[in-house]
Amino acid sequence: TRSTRPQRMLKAVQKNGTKGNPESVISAIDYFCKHSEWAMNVGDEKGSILDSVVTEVNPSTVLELGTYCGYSTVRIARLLSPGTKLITLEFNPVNAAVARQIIAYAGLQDKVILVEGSSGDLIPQMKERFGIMTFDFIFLDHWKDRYLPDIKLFEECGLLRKGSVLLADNVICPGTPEYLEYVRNSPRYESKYYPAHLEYTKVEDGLEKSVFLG
Ligand SMILES: Nc1ncc2ncn(CCCCCNC(=O)c3cc(-c4ccc(F)cc4)cc(O)c3O)c2n1
Ligand SMILES: [Mg+2]
Repeated sequence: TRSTRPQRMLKAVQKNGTKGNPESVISAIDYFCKHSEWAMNVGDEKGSILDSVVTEVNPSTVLELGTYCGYSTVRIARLLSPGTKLITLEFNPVNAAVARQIIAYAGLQDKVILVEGSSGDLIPQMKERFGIMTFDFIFLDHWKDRYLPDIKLFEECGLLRKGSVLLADNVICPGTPEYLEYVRNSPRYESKYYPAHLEYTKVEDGLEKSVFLG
């Protein structure tokens, strides 16, 4: 059967990237998306904002919701301190298989734990399966109507601590209105909007950074 877009993206990484070089993997994916096929990676503009927030937080425990092809996984993992690992959740097994290969091509497989499944099922298992107490940094980039139920799940499961940082992609396009309303009006979060554009386009989009206040 015809290949999928993520599979074609992987071929482009293997052709144009340099094995073990995360920057070259990021560039190869951005080039593919700008010149061959648009894909829903966070992209270079929002990716730079992601980089700056990860660097500022310098997290010891990291969770990503929605791996897709592993582009933001590679962006985050390349910035983590030695010995720190990130957990990333992906629902779609075909995409997960591509992501594993892209992450490995970047040489970051030892810094990433990719778990197949849905956030609603896996978030309550984080403590028991991975010995996590709380997350320092969470990147939300999965089903947009899961952002709000999942942040409530983090609270219920005691996975946030005073200072935990949540960074959400696509709060304008496709949009996560209920999530935005919640984090911007809840006294338990301090939120800040980072304006940008939908990856590889001129369409307005942005990232919302929310700090849990305990
Ligand atoms: N619960 C759970 N747990 C785990 C999971 N793993 C995967 N999933 C399902 C995630 C499915 C992909 C999510 N991402 C997007 O839908 C997305 C879309 C656009 C976009 C598209 C078309 C346009 F015209 C404009 C913008 C742009 C973005 O940057 C996006 O991130 C999971 N779900
Ligand atoms: Mg996104």
